[in-house]
Amino acid sequence: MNTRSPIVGVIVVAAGSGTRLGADRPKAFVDCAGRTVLERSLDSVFGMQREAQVVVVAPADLVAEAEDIARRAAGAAESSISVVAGGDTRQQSVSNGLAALDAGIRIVLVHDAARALTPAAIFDDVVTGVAQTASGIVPGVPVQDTVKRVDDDDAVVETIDRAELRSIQTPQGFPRASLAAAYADAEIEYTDDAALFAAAGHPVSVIDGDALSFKITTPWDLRRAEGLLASAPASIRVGIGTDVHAYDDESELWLAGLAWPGERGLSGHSDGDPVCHAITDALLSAAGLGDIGSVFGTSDPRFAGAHGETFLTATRSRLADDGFTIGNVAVQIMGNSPRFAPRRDEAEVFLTGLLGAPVSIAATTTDGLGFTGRGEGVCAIATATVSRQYS
Ligand SMILES: Nc1ccn([C@@H]2O[C@H](COP(=O)(O)OP(=O)(O)OP(=O)(O)O)[C@@H](O)[C@H]2O)c(=O)n1
Ligand SMILES: C[C@](O)(CO)[C@H](O)COP(=O)(O)O
Repeated sequence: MNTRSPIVGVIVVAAGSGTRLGADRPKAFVDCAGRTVLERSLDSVFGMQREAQVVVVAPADLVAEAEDIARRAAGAAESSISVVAGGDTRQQSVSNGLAALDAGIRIVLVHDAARALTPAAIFDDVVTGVAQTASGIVPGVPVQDTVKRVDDDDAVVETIDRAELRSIQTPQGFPRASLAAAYADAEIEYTDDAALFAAAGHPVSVIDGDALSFKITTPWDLRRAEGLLASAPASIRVGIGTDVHAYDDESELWLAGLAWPGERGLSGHSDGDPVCHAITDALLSAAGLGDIGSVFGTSDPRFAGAHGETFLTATRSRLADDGFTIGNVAVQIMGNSPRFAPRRDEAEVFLTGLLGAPVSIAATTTDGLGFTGRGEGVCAIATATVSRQYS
């Protein structure tokens, strides 16, 4: 386990009202193809190669909702994320985010939640740029249209050489100490963090941005984002899970979600069903959502004696909350008893119904070898695929 604290902090500003979008709630909390704009932005942040402390800045009355979204997006990285209330301007919101960074943070990225489809690689590129140059680094893309300067009456004054122009995006990255000092000294409002940083006398360079990093500002932008998400290929992920339970003559046997009267039982805090537990682990692992212990606990009294069905139903809905669809599940059982083949179809139909996706189960003995061969218990290994449209 990596126990070092991160040196990169990412502030995701999501406290704006989204006036130009004109939705019935602040922009970051608006639905974008089944998930909020904020959650989609955080998916990119958590797609970074480097570990980072993440601070979300939300409208004061939506901090609790932002915390739920942040926890879902963070998954296993939950401890690295926090939410603070924003201010009346973007600059004030960034300032509130800066105040929440841990002492060890050396490089700060500031990102608009509104740039919900920004590829994760851009975050890493910006961090690398700051680390190598100790200056401000901002992603930008060439300006596509001819640009003209006009006077108060809209008469054209000049055509500007667009070759020297860039449309600037986020995340914008900076050495933490210089950015914090620049913020503390700022006396006027700037439209972006790089302008504030440059006004304090620091150099800023532009690196290649990405067309996907466009800012969702108007209803048309939201439709564009939803169209892109709908047409993107679904990404498929594979997960694996293993579980073992020891035989216990005092317990009833529950295996693959079925009761097996008259067969030797398996011990466990819940019903000791290694098939359902291995499937739960495989599904959570495929979705990057932890494992049965981290999600349900290993000794929670609510799950004492609980049947596998409880875990599988809750896991399916946890995955659905995160936009995942289950593709299929395959399980291998290893053990001397019970003889599984006579009830294979029954078990597969039951579990397929619970998960809404095909479940296939194979069973084998281990020819007298190992703990299963010695008749000490039953082992199940499961694999699962899940898919999610874009991230
Ligand atoms: N007081 C504010 C204003 C803006 N932002 C954030 O800054 C980013 C860029 O701002 P913009 O797109 O202009 O968002 P809004 O201010 O919400 O939009 P509008 O100007 O249309 O009201 C957004 O992610 C927005 O949530 C913020 O955190 N706090
Ligand atoms: C920071 C920014 O996204 C850079 O392009 C932009 O300046 C903020 O958006 P706004 O519409 O200017 O508030």
